[in-house]
Amino acid sequence: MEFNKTKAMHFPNDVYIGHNAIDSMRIVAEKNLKSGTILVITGQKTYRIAGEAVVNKLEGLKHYVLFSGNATMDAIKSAREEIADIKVGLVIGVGGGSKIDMGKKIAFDLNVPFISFPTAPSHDGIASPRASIYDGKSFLSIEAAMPTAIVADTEIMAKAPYRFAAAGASDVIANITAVMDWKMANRIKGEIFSTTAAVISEYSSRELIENANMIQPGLEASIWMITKQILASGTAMAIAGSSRPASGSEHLFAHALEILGSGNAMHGEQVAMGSLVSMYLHGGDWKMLYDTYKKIGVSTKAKDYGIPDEIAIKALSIAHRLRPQRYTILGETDLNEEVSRNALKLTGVI
Ligand SMILES: NC(=O)C1=CN([C@@H]2O[C@H](COP(=O)(O)OP(=O)(O)OC[C@H]3O[C@@H](n4cnc5c(N)ncnc54)[C@H](OP(=O)(O)O)[C@@H]3O)[C@@H](O)[C@H]2O)C=CC1
Ligand SMILES: O=C(CO)COP(=O)(O)O
Ligand SMILES: [Zn+2]
Repeated sequence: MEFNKTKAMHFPNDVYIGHNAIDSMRIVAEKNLKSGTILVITGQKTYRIAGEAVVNKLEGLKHYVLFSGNATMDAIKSAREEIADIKVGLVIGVGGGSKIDMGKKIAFDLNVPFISFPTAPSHDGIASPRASIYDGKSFLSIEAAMPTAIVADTEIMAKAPYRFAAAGASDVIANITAVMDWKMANRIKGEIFSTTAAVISEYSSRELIENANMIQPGLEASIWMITKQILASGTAMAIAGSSRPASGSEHLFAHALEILGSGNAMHGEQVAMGSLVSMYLHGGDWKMLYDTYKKIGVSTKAKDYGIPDEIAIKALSIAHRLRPQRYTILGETDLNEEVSRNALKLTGVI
């Protein structure tokens, strides 16, 4: 720990979570808008699911709705061009992880507050100060605005297909291998480590593992439980000032699958598969993780997502290349193909 340096940590001021949390939208927007226009970033589907209702709450306040796709550098560039003549005073991201990442990055660049309004508990970027942005080659974890407020309406989120909730739970459960990687990087590479961030991250994972039986379709209580741990995971990232506590080798595998453009797995599902292999490579209890994913109904079989075995093997072999500066159990050179195949076979991913 360096005591002669200032470290900045940013946390949300207001968190509204629960049934009808959307009713707090107006008051939160008014509190955070000092001047200018409210920029609402949403997607075509998520506008219908919640964006329109959020906009209705802003009646009388100047606002502009921007429709966006995946979170990429190109999408950020065109969004900035679209809003070039608008004096934005507040950004609200309404949607899944991609819309929230777009919103928090644009708010950061414009130096205005950001409100996170998730339509599903499908990822733990809901409350984090980092954005995962694709730059045409890789997925960068870049600095972004920590949401100044989070409005998580569990009634709206509970209407998302159950798959979204199971994926979000998996994204948090996988923190367990991310922390194992971080501890290893601290031991081997001397990487800066925060015990507080690691403990919170592990806690959020353990809570969901221990209560996996209660994560079921059709239960708003499950959405509550997952969202609470998503908030905890975001807090760990805020303390660390990076996604390190929640993104290790399991995420590198997920990002490699994205790069190879294979299959239809959601982010959290890709991460679940990755965490089994990471846990196996660490010599940990991967069977416990396997049973947990089974309980919550997440398949960890690549074939179920249309991912061919050979692509999964390649993804694992090259995953370390995605973030060379982030040392993990995958090491610094391509994983031998046979090692990759065995690890994926043994854990049932292929
Ligand atoms: N910054 C961080 O710390 C983190 C960032 N992420 C990022 O988040 C993204 C993954 O997020 P994820 O939410 O899985 O995927 P997306 O945001 O890509 O959304 C996937 C699809 O689901 C739709 N959708 C969203 N909500 C609902 C709903 N309630 N009902 C039906 N459909 C819905 C979206 O609609 P529409 O077309 O309207 O958007 C979109 O078509 C990745 O880009 C990942 O990198 C993940 C974890 C952490
Ligand atoms: O997905 C994340 C945490 O769940 C963070 O993503 P990165 O791997 O892009 O940092
Ligand atoms: Zn993730």
